[in-house]
Amino acid sequence: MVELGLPLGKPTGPGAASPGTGRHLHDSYILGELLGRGATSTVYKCLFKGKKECACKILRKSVLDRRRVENELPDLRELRHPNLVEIRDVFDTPDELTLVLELVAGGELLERIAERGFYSEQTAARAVRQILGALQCLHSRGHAHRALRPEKLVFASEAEESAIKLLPVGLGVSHLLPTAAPYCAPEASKGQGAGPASDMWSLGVVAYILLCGFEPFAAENGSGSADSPGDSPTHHALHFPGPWWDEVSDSAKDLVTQLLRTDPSVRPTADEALQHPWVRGDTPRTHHMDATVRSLREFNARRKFRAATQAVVATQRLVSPEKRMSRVLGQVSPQEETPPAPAVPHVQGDRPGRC
Ligand SMILES: Nc1ncnc2c1ncn2[C@@H]1O[C@H](COP(=O)(O)OP(=O)(O)OP(=O)(O)O)[C@@H](O)[C@H]1O
Repeated sequence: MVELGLPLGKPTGPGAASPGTGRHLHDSYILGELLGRGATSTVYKCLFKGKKECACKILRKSVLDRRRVENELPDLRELRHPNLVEIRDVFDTPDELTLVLELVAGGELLERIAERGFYSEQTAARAVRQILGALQCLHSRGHAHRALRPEKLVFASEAEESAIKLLPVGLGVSHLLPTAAPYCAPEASKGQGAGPASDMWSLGVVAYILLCGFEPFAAENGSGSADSPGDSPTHHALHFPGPWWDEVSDSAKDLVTQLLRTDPSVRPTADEALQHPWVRGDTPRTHHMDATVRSLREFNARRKFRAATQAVVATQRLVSPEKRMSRVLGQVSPQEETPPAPAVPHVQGDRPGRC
């Protein structure tokens, strides 16, 4: 483990782990390797009291939604659900907010599917059921995730039967972030606010991808992709193009159609969607979806290329001038700079857990 010596101080603000205790991050945690960079954060592996592995997500305050941090973070810290990544501790400094998270080490959902030998609607339905379990927990406590997309869906571990986990809700000011256009509900992209129904739209997009290997509304031949906010569709005519959708059950198409309704007031809630026969496991087809797996491989490759490009930009924004200079002078080790490749084991599903 490498101690990076980040300037984290006394927890002071709302949501801080133990206000007034004077605890410092470095009193209990040792920071280790870089796990990844996101739109608002840098995430490192860390060790709690030299033993328990966690993830340490350091967010820049300049892009945080202050109201959301103050109003929601204290409650989000208390949430415990088998399909939600736990927020275990919070440290607050003038410039940064640090969330100590449960460490997930099983790789992304779509990566694992693309690598496995056999993939059917049943597997997709189990994944959707677990995501719905996490959303039901959040929504029942009055929260919306607002950033549901494939990158947020990960496996807890490399174990075959590992649960799917949803990474924590976005705490950033949305207009400052590179919006994930294809996942953003119509009402949210119009600036009318994102609530639980917007998460259901995002889930509809994820479910569509799980079934055919490409995004809805992007292109009808499976090769296109709405990559940037400027590509966000202004109207949403849902199509199920062949040959990708020819073998998909009507029940799966029915769920996707309901989730991708333009009017948020008529989309199913998480509770309602959990009762859908396809989600319950009554109607998913059982045959291997070879064309979908092949499309997913291409989809993942495009995403990785996009993420790599965005990471370069994010690195330039996040790294301090001193460190930038160190890098120019060759004083920052590649280990500190390069996130490890994601693991790619196998998919298993389970029932939605309890909040
Ligand atoms: N709990 C965790 N365990 C392991 N790796 C993690 C964890 N949380 C995040 N990561 C890694 O860090 C990357 C960035 O995380 P995340 O997507 O949460 O950041 P972000 O885009 O800044 O988030 P936000 O939606 O809050 O703006 C992830 O893609 C993942 O590789």
